[in-house]
Amino acid sequence: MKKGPRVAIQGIKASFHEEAAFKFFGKDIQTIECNSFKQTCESLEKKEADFVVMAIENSIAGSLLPNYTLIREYNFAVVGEVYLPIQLHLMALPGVKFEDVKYATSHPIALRQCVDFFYDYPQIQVIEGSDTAACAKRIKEEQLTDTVAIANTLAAEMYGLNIIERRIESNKKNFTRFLILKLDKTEELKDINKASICFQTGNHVGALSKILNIFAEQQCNLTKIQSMPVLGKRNEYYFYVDMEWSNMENYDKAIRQALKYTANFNIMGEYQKNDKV
Ligand SMILES: O=C(O)C(=O)Cc1ccccc1
Repeated sequence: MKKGPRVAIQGIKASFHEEAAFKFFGKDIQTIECNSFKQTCESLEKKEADFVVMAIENSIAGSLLPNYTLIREYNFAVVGEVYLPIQLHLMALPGVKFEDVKYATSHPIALRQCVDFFYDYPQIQVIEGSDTAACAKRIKEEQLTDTVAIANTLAAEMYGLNIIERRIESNKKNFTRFLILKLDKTEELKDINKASICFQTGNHVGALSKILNIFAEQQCNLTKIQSMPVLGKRNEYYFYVDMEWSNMENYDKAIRQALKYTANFNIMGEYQKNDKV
């Protein structure tokens, strides 16, 4: 049995979440397959997993908004990030030819990235599945000869499918950003130069710009800002901000100042920037 960390992912082995986990931790991990993002959080909460790897943004499909809420509500610590280029292949049971194909199944994010391909083949019906690898596995298990899956090479190998068309994604530079989550912020991480924070501001002129200026004045570079309505409160938002810096003192100062002008300020995690694609 494998020994490494137990990593919960939404999906099954050979999904993009597992590929992201391999990229961050190396191959020596125990993958914990979950049916939903919520289930990955439950698994971390119950200490059945040491980490969760969770997609947060895709360059084509955009932010995965419910995941921001999950991370905040479970109060998990963001301890790292990993970017994965998403390369998508069309795969089928050995012997199946492209002319035989009636259905194509995959995860909605993957399907959205292949719209140009399917535009050229309107006779193929597109069907959403829970994750790319699970779609590949179903073809194998149910011996479906009229169906293809859109997934990665790992899934083709693991579930014994042939790739009949390579790289069918519309945008070859498409990537997904995943966050690495832990139960709490106990350990001292090394070489910290990035943070994910969350706060609310008042609903008055200049409230948000006041905070953004504080970060600008302290040379903290914002790499992402995402707002989400506060449930049941009109005109109130959570702002999720990612930022990078080269001088830790600047960052500390910015945080101390921002605290004075925000409500429910929460540092979701401080970690090492990792934007290699
Ligand atoms: O379905 C998968 O394999 C996933 O891990 C979800 C996903 C799908 C496409 C891009 C990134 C993540």
